[in-house]
Amino acid sequence: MGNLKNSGGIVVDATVSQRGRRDWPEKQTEKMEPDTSFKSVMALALECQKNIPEQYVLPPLQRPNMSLTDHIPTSLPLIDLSMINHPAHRSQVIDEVRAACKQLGFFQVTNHGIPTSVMKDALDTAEEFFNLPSEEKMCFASTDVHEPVRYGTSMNHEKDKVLYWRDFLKLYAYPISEWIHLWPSNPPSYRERMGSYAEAVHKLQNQLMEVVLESLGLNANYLHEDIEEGSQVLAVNCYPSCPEPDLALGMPPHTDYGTLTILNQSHQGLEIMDHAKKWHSVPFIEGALIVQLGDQSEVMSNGRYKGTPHRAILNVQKKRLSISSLHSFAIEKKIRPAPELVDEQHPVAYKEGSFAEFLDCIALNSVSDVKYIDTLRIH
Ligand SMILES: O=C(O)CCC(=O)C(=O)O
Ligand SMILES: [Fe+2]
Repeated sequence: MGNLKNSGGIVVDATVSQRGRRDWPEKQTEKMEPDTSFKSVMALALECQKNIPEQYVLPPLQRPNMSLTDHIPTSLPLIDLSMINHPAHRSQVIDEVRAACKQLGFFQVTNHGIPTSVMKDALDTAEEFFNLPSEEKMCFASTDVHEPVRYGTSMNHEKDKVLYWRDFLKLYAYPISEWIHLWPSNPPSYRERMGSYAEAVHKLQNQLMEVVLESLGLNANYLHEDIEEGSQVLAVNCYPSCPEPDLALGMPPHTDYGTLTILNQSHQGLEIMDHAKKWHSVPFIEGALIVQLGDQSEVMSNGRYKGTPHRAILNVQKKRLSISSLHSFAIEKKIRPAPELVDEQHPVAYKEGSFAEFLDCIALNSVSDVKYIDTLRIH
């Protein structure tokens, strides 16, 4: 995955954790001045009816239609979780999860216990927030990845050669009682709707992690407390319709840094990359949620599973909303391969390291395009 381009923002964005904040490196960026570099993509989309600004145009080889994409929909794993707690059928769910994790590190789930209405309400309230006038959203604007509530867009930093067609709101979400009062209070239903979704998805991640662990042959309670008390960050993404979707991306290829990500989307637009570096469009399935493994699962499994590379493509007609619930270990927790998964045939493939150490390292060396997983992999 070393060749995947990863914008500076993305590496750090996907990784913000509420735990151990005081240990974080010095702030590198200050609160954004509303009238300088910031322009939301929502505002831009209204102005640009035919063409996108130059800065959003990707070099030819990085454009979505130029890279090897499977335009014929492939059947991607869809797992029915209704039997997850059924003693006689749980092992079948575990087998399906194991197969999906080995193949792509990706699957969709149905009968996951989160009502479709809760999923939809969260997407609707997310959309209402992005539809607010600029001034309302700007109160949350910041380029500081330490902010527990942060509104942003692809920033016009000098180092960022290409910008991405996305506005976002990052929300620290666990434990919810600590953070929810900082979330937007407009639209008035925001906290209640997004909060219900966040809590439901947190429960689901606990259940899914147990299945993932069992699928690796580990005890379902392996690192139980660290997993339950880890971090949850919601990345609420808004991709306005784009007049030239073949030239730009909503989000560049990346892997999420945590253990797993659960994604709720309003329309199709996510693509995942397989081991042969071929892109697959993920179909939209009403009521289903998308599950993707992150870098920390790769390390914990000693490379048996890999973080899923993914990107977000754009649509000429439709605006797309997505909510990624990014789950990870606490920032200061040192991650290492499970000892049970290390033997002569499988020597330790990753160094021990916490995400806090990684952040310190990139701050110290002023680099932003290094990936967490690449700093841990033993080649
Ligand atoms: O919107 C999507 O489908 C992808 C979002 C994503 O990758 C992220 O928030 O990390
Ligand atoms: Fe992601």
